[in-house]
Order: sequence, then C-alpha cells, then structure tokens
Amino acid sequence: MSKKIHDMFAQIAGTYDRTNSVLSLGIHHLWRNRLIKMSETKPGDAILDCATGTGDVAITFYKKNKGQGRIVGTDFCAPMLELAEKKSKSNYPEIEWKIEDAQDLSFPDNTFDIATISFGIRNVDNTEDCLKSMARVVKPGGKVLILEFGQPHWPIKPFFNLYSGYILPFVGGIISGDRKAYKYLNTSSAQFPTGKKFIELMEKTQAFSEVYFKSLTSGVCYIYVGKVAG
Ligand SMILES: C[S@@+](CC[C@H](N)C(=O)[O-])C[C@H]1O[C@@H](n2cnc3c(N)ncnc32)[C@H](O)[C@@H]1O
Repeated sequence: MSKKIHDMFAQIAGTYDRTNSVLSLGIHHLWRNRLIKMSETKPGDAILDCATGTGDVAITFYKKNKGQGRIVGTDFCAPMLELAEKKSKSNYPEIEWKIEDAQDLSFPDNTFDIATISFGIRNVDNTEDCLKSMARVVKPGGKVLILEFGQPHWPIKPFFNLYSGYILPFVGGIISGDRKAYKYLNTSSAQFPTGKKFIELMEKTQAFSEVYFKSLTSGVCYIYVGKVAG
C-alpha cells in the first residue's frame, strides 16, 4: 500500500465530491452511469466497488438494483470511506463499507458477480495485482470493470491538455487547498496505459476469458471490461 497516495486522499476527502463536480462539470456522473450500464447488473447481484472513495458507484448500483442483492464498497482510506458511510446510512443502510487494499482483497474466491474500480486503479502500486485480486473474488463468468482516465485524441487533445495541465490544478487547488493532489491527477493520468495498452495488461493476468473497452468523451475516460475466466 502506498502511504503517500493514502495520505493524499485522506487530505482531500472533505472536498472530494465538490471538487469532482466542479472540475468535471458534472460529467463524472454520466461516466459512472455508463460503467453501471456496461456491467449489465441485475437485482440480486453481489457487487464489489473497490477504491470506492466517497461511495458514489456503490450507491448508484444500490439504486439501480432497488436494494436487492449485496453491495460492498471498499477503500484503503478511512476518511474517504467515512464520507461514503455518512452519505448512505439513512437511505441505503444495507450497503456495506469496508477498509480494504484493492490489491489484496480479503473476500473468499468467487464471492461477487461484479467488481468495479473507478478512478482508482491508476493509484495502486501494482496494476496487475489489483486486477488479479478483483478477478479472484468474482465468480467465473462474472465481470471486472475499470473506469479510468485516458489520453484524449484529436481534436480534444490540445484543449484537454491545457485544461488538465493548468486549469484543473489551479481550480482543484483552490477548492481543496491541495494543488499538488490535482497536479498528480494530471501527471498520473497522462502516464497511465490507455486503450489497447491497458487491455494488454488485463490479458497478461490470464484472469479473463474476454476483454474489451469503450472510450468515452473522445478518450478522456475509458471503461475496460474483463469477463472472469472459468
Ligand atoms: C480518485 S478516487 C476515486 C473514488 C471513487 N471511486 C470515485 O469514482 O469517485 C481514488 C480512490 O482510490 C483509493 N485507493 C487508492 N489506492 C488504493 C488501494 N490500493 N486500495 C484501495 N483503495 C485505494 C483512494 O483512497 C481514493 O479513495
């Protein structure tokens, strides 16, 4: 587990949701909804959302499946998870929140139908370990889905680079008081394997029988799907 990443999220937890909404102009809700649609979930499914942060994906799964089934949100950062719990406890008390490192999940093999991670895998120390850990806890034939930033293509690319390189750290810094965290968002996204390169990483784990991806908003974000091998 990276203490530096953990402490960075602990530091920005209180302003995380507000900063997200401002910086993405609300588009992050559309991206997360797309992830849920691509999961093809149905009421009764057991779902794990890793690196859940303040819990939006887990809560959206709960609403989509009308509270039927099991929804678990995990994160290694207690201050983020506390906000998820606070948000959900009156309306969605059945959602389980648990401190877990996504690279070394403690659940038994084949526990879930679906496991997701949104804007989290870029932050883990070892991407392959994280993918293997998520695939291990999903039943054969179930799905692992990853939502992550990418590097957008032309004609959005120059505008995006300007936005994410300068405006995002500036505005993120003002709202959160931590400019470095939003500079990190930009540099880590720019370096992270995207599209076919990420698919190669998924294939390398040998945990999936089928892998595919969809790019969103001209490549600003990607959703990767792996069907867990039997
Ligand atoms: C950018 S936030 C994303 C939160 C949420 N999934 C969302 O879509 O808003 C990244 C989250 O990943 C968590 N995280 C980073 N590395 C992790 C790890 N190895 N295990 C579990 N959580 C981790 C951080 O604590 C943080 O809450």
